[in-house]
Amino acid sequence: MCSANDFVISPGYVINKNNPCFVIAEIGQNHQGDIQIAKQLIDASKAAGANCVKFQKSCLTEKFNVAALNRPYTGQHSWGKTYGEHKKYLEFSTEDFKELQSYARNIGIIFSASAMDCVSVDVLHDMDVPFLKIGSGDTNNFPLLEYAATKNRPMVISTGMQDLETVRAVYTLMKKMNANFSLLHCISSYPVPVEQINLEVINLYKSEFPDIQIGYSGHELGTMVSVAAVAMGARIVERHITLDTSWKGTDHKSSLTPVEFSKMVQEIRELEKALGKPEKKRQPSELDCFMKLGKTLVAGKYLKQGIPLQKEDIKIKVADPKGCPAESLNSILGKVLIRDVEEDESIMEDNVV
Ligand SMILES: CC(=O)N[C@H](C=O)[C@@H](O)[C@H](O)[C@H](O)COP(=O)(O)O
Ligand SMILES: C=C(OP(=O)(O)O)C(=O)O
Repeated sequence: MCSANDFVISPGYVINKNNPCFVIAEIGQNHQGDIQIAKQLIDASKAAGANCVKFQKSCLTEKFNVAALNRPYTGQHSWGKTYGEHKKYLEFSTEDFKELQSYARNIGIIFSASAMDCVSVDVLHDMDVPFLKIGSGDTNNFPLLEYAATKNRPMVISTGMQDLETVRAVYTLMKKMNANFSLLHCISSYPVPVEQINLEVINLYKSEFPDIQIGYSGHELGTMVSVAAVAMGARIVERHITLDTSWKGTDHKSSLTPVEFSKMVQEIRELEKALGKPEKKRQPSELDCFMKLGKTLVAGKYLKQGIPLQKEDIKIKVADPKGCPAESLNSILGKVLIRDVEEDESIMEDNVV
């Protein structure tokens, strides 16, 4: 069933509070510039239970100015002497992207990418990706958001590095331009120190933006926080996936291995069952314990029939047979027994009138 707040991220995938959380395996640039590794990561994401694989698409001269491309980038995670060389090494061509898209289609997993400039929006739109991801670096890039919105595709927008005022402006813009979108809480550090995650932002977003679906794009170590994000109401979870957390590259360390990713998905699915519904009643599985240890009203002394019952007449014990439940104490006061009851004997419901 669809409701006004549903986010249709891909045909047949409706995100709302009743449906399973949508899990995105962010391959990003963890493929090391190697299409075979990218395919292995797609396989691993599918096997781990992700709903979707995601890459990053840039047109380098659109995304960076010349000085940024010429910036020396000599650290341990660099694939070139300058940032431009490094990024070029990691950037797949449109043909590569199409090959990966068809690979993902063949194994049955949704494929998409973040568009990091307007040229890349066009590339991904032409490839007919089911949704456009806007990474945190572009969340305050309003012309890009507006341009992406004109494509009328679902949009998933991360909010790392931004303040609430900017996120509110994004929400207002998107409501006007393309209301089928979701905002993800995100902190853009690799890995994020736990004390800076502020999962409470999910609650903040839920109250600020009550008519859209909220998600979480995590860069912390381990799976616990991302699973907890689901408990707080995140309906999309995105995590980086890697074949080896020790590989060269900025994101590997804060990525999940296929084993960890699979564990996270299982934990999310288990959690979803555990979250259940806001309904408080004795559960079928509690019956054994209730029969063994549930408390009953018993006679605190020999009680004669026909005399109004008082609090002092009654004790509460685990008793056989099981009689009036303990919580019925106040409701039987002033009523009478239709037969005498021995001290320590259970008070049975059909003996009280
Ligand atoms: C904000 C943003 O785009 N973040 C992305 C998504 O999380 C990252 O994957 C970056 O592309 C990555 O960390 C950049 O690393 P380097 O600078 O070594 O290529
Ligand atoms: C930067 C990206 O994501 P996030 O901001 O969610 O980490 C991205 O998807 O390219």
